Amino acid sequence: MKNRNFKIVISFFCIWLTTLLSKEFQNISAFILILSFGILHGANDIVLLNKIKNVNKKSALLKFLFGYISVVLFTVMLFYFLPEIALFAFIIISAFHFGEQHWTGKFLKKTLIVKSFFFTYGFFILFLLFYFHQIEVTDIILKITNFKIPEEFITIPFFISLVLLILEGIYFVATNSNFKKIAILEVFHLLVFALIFKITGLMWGFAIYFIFWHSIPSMIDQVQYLYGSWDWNHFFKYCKSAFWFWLISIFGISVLYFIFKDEKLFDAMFFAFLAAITVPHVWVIINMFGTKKESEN
Ligand SMILES: CC1=C(/C=C/C(C)=C/C=C/C(C)=C/C=O)C(C)(C)CCC1
Repeated sequence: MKNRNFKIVISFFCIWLTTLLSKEFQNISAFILILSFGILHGANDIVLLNKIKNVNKKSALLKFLFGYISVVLFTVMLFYFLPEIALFAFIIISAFHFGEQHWTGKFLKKTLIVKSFFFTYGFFILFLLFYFHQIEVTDIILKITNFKIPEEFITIPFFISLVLLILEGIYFVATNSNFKKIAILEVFHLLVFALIFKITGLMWGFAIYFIFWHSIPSMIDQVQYLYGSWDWNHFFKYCKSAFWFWLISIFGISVLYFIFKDEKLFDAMFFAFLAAITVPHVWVIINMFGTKKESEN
C-alpha cells in the first residue's frame, strides 16, 4: 500500500476508534504512541549527523554529541528560566518542522516562498489542533508559563495562518504544475485533520497527526537516507541503532512522571521534555534534507 493511502486508512481507523475509546483510554493510547514511534523517530539523530557530516573519527563524533547535549540542556534551561520565550520558539520551530516533513519531495527547490509555505502549513496544523481544544491548550500553557493566554492568542493566529495558507496555495496552484495536481488531495487531508482534531481529545488528536503523518513518514525518509532504501531489514537496523537513545529518553520521561504526577504538572513537563529533544532533531533533519540531492526530491 502506498504511504499516502496508509496514512488516510489509518486516520479513518483512528476516527472510528475514537468513537469507542473513553478520554482516559485515548490519553493512554496517545502516550504509548508518542513514547514509542514518536520518540523513536528522533532517536537516531547522532547516527544521521554522523552520516550528514561524513565523519568517522571518534573525536568528531564526541564533538557532535557534546553539541547535541548542550542544545538539549539549553532548551531545558530556557523552559525553566524563560518559559514564554521557550514555548514560543518551540511552536515556531515545530511548525516549520511539521511543514517541511509534509511537503518535502513535493517541491523541486526550497526557495524562500516554499520555506515560508512549509512554515505556514505546519503552523496552521498546530493551530487547527489548538483551535478545537482551546481550554486544554490554555491550561497546559498556563502550567508551563504561569500565564493565562486569552482566547485570541489561539483564534487570531489560526485565522491568519488559514488566510496565508489559502493565498500561498493559490500562488502555487498558479505557478507550479506538480502542486496543482495534488492540491485537491491536500485540501482533503486538511479536512481529515480538522475532523480528527474536532472529535478526538487533545492528546489523542495530536498523537494521530504526530505519529502517522509525521513520525512514521520521517522514519521512512531517514531509513532511506541512512541505508539507501526502505525495507524491513533496514528498519530493524534503524531501530537497533536508535535503541539506547530511545531508552535514555524513556528513562528521562519516567523520572519526570514520578516527580510530577501528583502535581498535575506532568502534561506540561512532558511537552517541555519533548521540546528539549525536538530542537536538535529539527536541526539534524533540516541538514538531512539539505544534503539530499535535488534529483531525489
Ligand atoms: C500539542 C500541544 C502543544 C504543542 C506541541 C508541539 C509544538 C509539539 C511538537 C513536537 C515535535 C515537533 C516533535 C518532533 O518531531 C503545546 C503548545 C505544548 C500545548 C499543549 C498541546
